[in-house]
Amino acid sequence: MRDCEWTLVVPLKPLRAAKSRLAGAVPDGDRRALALAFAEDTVAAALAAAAVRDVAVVTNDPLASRRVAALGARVIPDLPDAGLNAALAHGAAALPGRALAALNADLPALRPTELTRVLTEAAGHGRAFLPDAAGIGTTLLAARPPAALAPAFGGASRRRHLASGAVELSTSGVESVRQDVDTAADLRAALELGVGRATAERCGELPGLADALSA
Ligand SMILES: Nc1nc2c(ncn2[C@@H]2O[C@H](COP(=O)(O)OP(=O)(O)OP(=O)(O)O)[C@@H](O)[C@H]2O)c(=O)[nH]1
Ligand SMILES: C=C(OP(=O)(O)O)C(=O)O
Repeated sequence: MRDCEWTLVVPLKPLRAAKSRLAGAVPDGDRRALALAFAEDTVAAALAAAAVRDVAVVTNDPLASRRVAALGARVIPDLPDAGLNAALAHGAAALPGRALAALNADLPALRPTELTRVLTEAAGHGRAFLPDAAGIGTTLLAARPPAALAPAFGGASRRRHLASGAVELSTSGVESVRQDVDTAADLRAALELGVGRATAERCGELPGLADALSA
């Protein structure tokens, strides 16, 4: 397979409910704005990756739908309240016959070259995944036909994806694809790696953020 044929499926919760683990560090309105900025930076970097043909965002959030569509992503309306794995399965069902990679929307430091490296390695396997920076969860799960995506995200998904037979991809040199942001400490780590424009701008507009992150 050529290295430019992946379709990414990016799940995104309604912003009002997203990134709840940041609630202690930032007020609700800012948390929603940050969740949107993370998604915009994730989608923009994914669309810029040489290995990516297109990006589909599975979401019911109206503002996020407009913003990611403006970047060039396709939007697949989510099932109501079905949860993350059901959203991914729903997205995958709308994209039959393609090499698919589920990618979390909370990767604000994502670098296109690192994503391409991960997807190029994934092209050598039927089904493969990348563990998150903490080594507990998963940030990317890839499957090429005839393999189904069979997503098992949430919590300790690294163990579940491994047990399901997916191959664990190399973790070296692809930190930006692994650095999801759930907590204030994760956001600090992402800022150290270097975040995309939307997240950098948003963080710059939040006067209390630096204090919250150093607390
Ligand atoms: N479409 C859709 N996406 C989801 C759903 N639940 C989680 N996601 C997305 O899945 C990815 C990983 O989820 P989490 O890291 O748990 O993000 P989150 O749910 O916003 O964070 P917390 O509220 O702190 O649990 C993120 O891109 C979420 O937006 C869901 O029910 N539907
Ligand atoms: C979605 C996942 O986890 P978290 O909610 O910790 O980001 C995962 O890593 O599968």
